[in-house]
Amino acid sequence: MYMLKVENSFDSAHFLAGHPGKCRNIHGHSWRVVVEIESETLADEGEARGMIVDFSQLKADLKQLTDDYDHALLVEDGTLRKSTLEHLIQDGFRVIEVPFRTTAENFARCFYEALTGKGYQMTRVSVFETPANCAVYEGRW
Ligand SMILES: Nc1nc2c(c(=O)[nH]1)N=C([C@H](O)[C@H](O)COP(=O)(O)OP(=O)(O)OP(=O)(O)O)CN2
Ligand SMILES: [Zn+2]
Repeated sequence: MYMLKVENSFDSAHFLAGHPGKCRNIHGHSWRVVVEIESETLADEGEARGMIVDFSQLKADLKQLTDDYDHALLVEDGTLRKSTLEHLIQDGFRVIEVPFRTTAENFARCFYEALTGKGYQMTRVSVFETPANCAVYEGRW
């Protein structure tokens, strides 16, 4: 089995509604996203000969996804009042609502599924909230 591993990061703010500790407050992370893909075979002709896929292609596809979340306030649907959201947006803040609690686990799955949708055969996605905190999603179930 061949495998490739690339990474990118995004810097954003979030909060965990219902968290009993400090994480219920708005705070920021440099989320580091490490993506691993796999293949039994390599391209046998063309520009990608001898590769699963060109690193630059995989990095560009990952960057497109991480850029979507970069320098934003990431909000789980339903955890801020509509009027609060509207005021933030009216005041020029970039707010992105997502249909999941904004944990590292859920972001790992989100990136895994988005890259699967782009045609990659995924092994795993690891999302680091801090250098010491990492969640991993593998789609083996
Ligand atoms: N399983 C998970 N637990 C927590 C997540 C998560 O995504 N998955 N996220 C958080 C918060 O986002 C929090 O910002 C990070 O947690 P924490 O380790 O408490 O933060 P610090 O790195 O600042 O840790 P200190 O030891 O307090 O410095 C919480 N849990
Ligand atoms: Zn956090």
